[in-house]
Amino acid sequence: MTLEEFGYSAWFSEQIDPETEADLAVARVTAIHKGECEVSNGEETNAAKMTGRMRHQATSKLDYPTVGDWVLVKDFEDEERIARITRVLGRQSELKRKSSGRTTRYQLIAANIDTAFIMQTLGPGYNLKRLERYLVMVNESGIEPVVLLSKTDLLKPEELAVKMAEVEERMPGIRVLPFSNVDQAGLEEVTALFEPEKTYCVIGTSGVGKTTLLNSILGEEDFLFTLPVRESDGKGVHSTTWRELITLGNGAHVVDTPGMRELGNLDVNDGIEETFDDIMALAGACKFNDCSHVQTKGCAVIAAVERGEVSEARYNNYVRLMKEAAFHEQSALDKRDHDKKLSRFYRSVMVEKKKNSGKY
Ligand SMILES: Nc1nc2c(ncn2[C@@H]2O[C@H](COP(=O)(O)OP(=O)(O)OP(=O)(O)O)[C@@H](O)[C@H]2O)c(=O)[nH]1
Ligand SMILES: [Zn+2]
Repeated sequence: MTLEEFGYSAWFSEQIDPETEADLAVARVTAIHKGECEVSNGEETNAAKMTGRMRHQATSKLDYPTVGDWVLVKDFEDEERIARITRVLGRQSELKRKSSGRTTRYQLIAANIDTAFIMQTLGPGYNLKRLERYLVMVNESGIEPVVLLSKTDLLKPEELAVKMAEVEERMPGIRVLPFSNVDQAGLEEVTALFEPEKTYCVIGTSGVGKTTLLNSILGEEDFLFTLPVRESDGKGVHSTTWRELITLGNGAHVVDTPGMRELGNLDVNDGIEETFDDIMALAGACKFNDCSHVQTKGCAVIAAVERGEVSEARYNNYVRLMKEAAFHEQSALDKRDHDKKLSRFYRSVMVEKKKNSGKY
């Protein structure tokens, strides 16, 4: 795959200084593990680290390389040294999440995504407000949003028409496509939206059908791992590489990182805070900053329930939803932990192979 097929364009190459940077390799960040990056030029993949200089010059984590970034790399081909990233080229888009907490900080999820598919189920869990929040986030990122309404098979045609009209009215000018992974209605239209050389992400709450869609587009291929086989004899040297930037069979690229997945789950929390804004306002007066509002000690929320200012039913509802959200968050973290272990394992396999065979 050429750099262009990987999404590289004049927009990026024009940023390179021909005097001082011409000898550096251009590569794209395909994964990040514990601050170490995996970078690829479309043909070859290597581990890379930021130079100390770059780390010092960074004013925030937003300056660090992220998945999807185009970077300039020293010693990309040098087998003796770990490749070093000297600079992140200016981004066409940055997908960021506002981290919750008192002060607004941003967490960078991915860079240089062309189009974000925001997926929302039409079945149980359908939530227009949440869809709007995702849309705001994507718009703020400089990424083109497309709304995918999944699980149309759960609706009667007239119900679908009502929901489509509702969504289109709330989101004028945004492309909205209904589809089903089950009866495959609209699936061809959705698949056709993934164009070669472009980079995509799929955002949505857990369970809306993201994995099912990606797998059906990928067909037989295992979409988390790629297993290049040595061409000369067609066997051996399985350099197994952990990818968070996946290239589909048709040449389109998809960012699928733990951070991207978490966008769906953590969002459950934001929704709760919005729904229970009265309780959130009271929480500021709790004695402890990390008060979970289930123990009486210094809790302003419980005090308000006792005074009858917040109904007991509403309070119980809040606690129940918080517990569910905590459960979702925990399973997302567990999954990430699992992913990390796997990635460590595959990295060690890769390093072994590299030692044994020189090039792969
Ligand atoms: N009825 C119906 N069910 C679907 C459809 N697509 C997926 N499902 C089911 O919904 C469940 C969740 O699907 P996933 O693809 O794992 O959802 P996801 O968005 O990837 O969820 P996470 O991996 O948790 O982020 C599975 O049981 C699927 O079989 C659909 O079009 N219609
Ligand atoms: Zn409290």
